Amino acid sequence: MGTDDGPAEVTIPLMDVSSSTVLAFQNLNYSVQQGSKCILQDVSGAFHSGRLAAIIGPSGAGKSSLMNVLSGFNVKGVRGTILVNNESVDRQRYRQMVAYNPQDVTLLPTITVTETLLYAADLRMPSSVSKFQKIKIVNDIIALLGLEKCAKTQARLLSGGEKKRLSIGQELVSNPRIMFFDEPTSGLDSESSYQIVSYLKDLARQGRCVVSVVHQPSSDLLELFDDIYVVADGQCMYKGPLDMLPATYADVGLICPQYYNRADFVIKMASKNCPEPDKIQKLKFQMKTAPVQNGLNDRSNGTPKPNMLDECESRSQYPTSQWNQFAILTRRTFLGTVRNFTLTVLRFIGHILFGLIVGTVYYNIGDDGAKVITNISFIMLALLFIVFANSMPVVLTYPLEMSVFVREYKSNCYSVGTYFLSKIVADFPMMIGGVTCFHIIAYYMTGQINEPDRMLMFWGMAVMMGWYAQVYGFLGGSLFPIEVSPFIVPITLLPAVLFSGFFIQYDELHDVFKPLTYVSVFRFAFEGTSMSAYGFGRKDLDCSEMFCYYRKAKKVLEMLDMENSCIWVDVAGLTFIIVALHILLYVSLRFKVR
Ligand SMILES: Nc1ncnc2c1ncn2[C@@H]1O[C@H](COP(=O)(O)OP(=O)(O)OP(=O)(O)O)[C@@H](O)[C@H]1O
Repeated sequence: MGTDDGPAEVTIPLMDVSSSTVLAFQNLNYSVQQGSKCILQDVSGAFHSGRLAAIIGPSGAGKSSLMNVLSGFNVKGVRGTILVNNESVDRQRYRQMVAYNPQDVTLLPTITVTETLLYAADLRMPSSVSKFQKIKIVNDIIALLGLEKCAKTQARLLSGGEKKRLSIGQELVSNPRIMFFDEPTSGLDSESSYQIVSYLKDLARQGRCVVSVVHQPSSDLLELFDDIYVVADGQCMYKGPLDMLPATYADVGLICPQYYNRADFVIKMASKNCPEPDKIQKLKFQMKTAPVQNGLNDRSNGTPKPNMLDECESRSQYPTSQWNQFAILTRRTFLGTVRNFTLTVLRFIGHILFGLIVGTVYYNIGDDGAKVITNISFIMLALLFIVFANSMPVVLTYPLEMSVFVREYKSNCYSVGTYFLSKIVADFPMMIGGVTCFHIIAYYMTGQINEPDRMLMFWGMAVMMGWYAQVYGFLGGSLFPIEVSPFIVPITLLPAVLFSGFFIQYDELHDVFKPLTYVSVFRFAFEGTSMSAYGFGRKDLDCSEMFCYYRKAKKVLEMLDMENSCIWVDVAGLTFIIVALHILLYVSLRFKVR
């Protein structure tokens, strides 16, 4: 194995696929809604390495579903058999062999082409592969996919075709034996589509099994494929070499007119309004009863297995250790966060600006016994700001990243735990930075008591609220789609605000609502920050008027019903809620990748 500055001779995975692969599947059935809706019915077939295969069919025929099932990304509601070289494989090992490029691949927007591929190499290749080798492989992939000109461009600035090629490149890094692509040409012009499919053909020629869903391919594009698999209404309507397609259709009396695009003809025949339903049924029956080429022999004897892949999970799961996964993901997330305008610049400017505004409006009230009520409203406002300013940027950016997480997790790149930890850790410096800026500006401008321990307590409470907001935002972003999470997250925070003790005091609450104050994060934070300002035997406040009722801090605490409160209870309450949220976030991530 070479070192970083070792010899130039490296193994380029693109050239390294030598053994042949046959992916065979038989009697695959896929149903949803507790089995009430059948999407794939008894589909069988085989794909061979060295050949480029297309899955075609009308819209809603089940092409993407077939691809999801064959790639092992979807195993719920699936019955049937999948064998690789006539061997059954367990799910984990299968996912290591297979790369799946879904229709709309999400890329991390602020990461450049080269960085995206290097991170993919770090996550998908064993740690034994040196940095030098990884860089060489990434450069080879960039050259192969024609991405040299945009190698240093962030993914968000790439054209549609470049994004597609980059997403293909990510899959190439691990040198998979079997590759699936769902409509890699969608949204591209004919020239770019031709280019992409030509790349796929190169990948197949290098010894891989490459299968792609294509939507209405032109004649030129179709010619690039060696094999065709036609899906109609969840059933197979043709499988085999492209050249044999017209003859097979002609056998049942379906004649493709001369000069007619064969793909258009096939899709027309496969559509629900086909004028020759009897002939179509005959064709489907022929396909159903045809033996699977080079695949299953008599292993499945026609009875669908309850699970298409073996359940047992192999022990060596990930290409790299959990610590490495954590380090790589934290670096990548941190880089993405630093370059994200909303998560950094806007967040910092927001904290500084609002600190200045609050400081100006509530100028020098902190030590004035005549303005205690106003100061208490400042404390509540500060807490509200910290929570909303730290949860909303996360809510707005995180859902987009969820699909990256799901895809990479299913490609066996890392565990849920390492992803979860890296997410929290990578966003932490931004959150603490923002909260600290706001705290310093607002604390001094509002004239809060200048005692380091009280200032530290106030800051500690603010950081805990920032932490809470960050995890709450992640949770909202992971549970709900981007269309609803910006509404749900703030709305669900409001009950906690209501039971904070600021808007209505504990004694005034109906007995039914009193327990809710014990789970209100704002109650603990409000009590903690108020205690830091007025507790711990604070000396008398100044008084700017003739008489100040709240000159004695003890009276303020009595008014707030906090004379017997202990700040450690508030710290414990906040900690408990934050830990509970982390557990919920972890469970929601696990649920997401089921
Ligand atoms: N989870 C699901 N619940 C209910 N119906 C589903 C589900 N997944 C797929 N379907 C239905 O199954 C059928 C096949 O869907 P699929 O996405 O596989 O079609 P497709 O051939 O890829 O279509 P298109 O070319 O338009 O993308 C569609 O009618 C779709 O509505």
